[in-house]
Amino acid sequence: MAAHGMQQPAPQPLPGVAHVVAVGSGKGGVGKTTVAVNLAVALSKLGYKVGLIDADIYGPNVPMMLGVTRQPNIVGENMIEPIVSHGVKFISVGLISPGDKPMVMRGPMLHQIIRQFLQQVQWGELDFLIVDLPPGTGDVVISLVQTVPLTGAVVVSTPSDVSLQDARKALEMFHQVKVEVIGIVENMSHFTCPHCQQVIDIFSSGGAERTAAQFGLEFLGSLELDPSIRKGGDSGLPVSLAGPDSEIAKGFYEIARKVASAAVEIAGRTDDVLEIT
Ligand SMILES: Nc1ncnc2c1ncn2[C@@H]1O[C@H](COP(=O)(O)OP(=O)(O)OP(=O)(O)O)[C@@H](O)[C@H]1O
Repeated sequence: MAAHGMQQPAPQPLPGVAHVVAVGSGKGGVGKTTVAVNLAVALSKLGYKVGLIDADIYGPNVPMMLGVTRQPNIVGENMIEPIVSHGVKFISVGLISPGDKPMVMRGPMLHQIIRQFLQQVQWGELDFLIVDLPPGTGDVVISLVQTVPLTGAVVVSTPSDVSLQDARKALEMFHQVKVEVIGIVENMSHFTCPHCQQVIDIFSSGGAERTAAQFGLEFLGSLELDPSIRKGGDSGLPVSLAGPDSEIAKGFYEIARKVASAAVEIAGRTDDVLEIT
């Protein structure tokens, strides 16, 4: 851009949207979308107004996990009406290009889609707009931070060393694009054998908490590997629907509460900075 003498416009807050929070991971398949969806539903159940952007354009699973796959309506000239499911407004490439064909895209088109999802969807008033990022480091995050200011990011990892190695790269990426990391979630932390009640650390355990401590970040909590979490995702009925008192969902509510209070704290700090300048 600079080489062409073009100035990138400064990121603009979305009118009516208080906090944009990204959910990322280094690796794929660690449960990033599961966390994003359950976090969104939990925040909604806690009384917040919540939106969710499925920015995982190569594997848009949010429609399946929220149980709605119909195409969104276009209103007025070119505004998209988000789909509402379980109290969460959402948008996904999966709604626009359904089926099993992958979207093949070049960088500029990807950037356009992210901008469109932010600016041309009728989000209305939101306390939280959660963005489910594609795994890895890269283009989508750059498009995101060029378009809107982010309150922060949540990083999801399993406790395995391989997943943690990639999670550290995600932390580095957020640092490079100056997005504050709200904290780290350990997913698939352990498995309780339904027959013998023995706890098995399939992907090891405690690694994400140690990584959080190493980087001076908040540990947002650990989630069990549990078939009902997978079933909830596959059936479009995320376990968070069971409410904060449910044993299976309480981890997600703990994460939701921590994210909500961190967002307020971060925004308070940023406002102070803005007043000084
Ligand atoms: N704690 C868990 N217990 C049981 N199953 C889980 C858990 N977390 C995620 N899963 C399941 O693992 C699979 C992968 O999860 P998910 O799609 O959320 O990962 P992801 O990190 O978003 O993947 P990608 O970004 O590569 O698409 C899904 O089938 C999901 O239901």
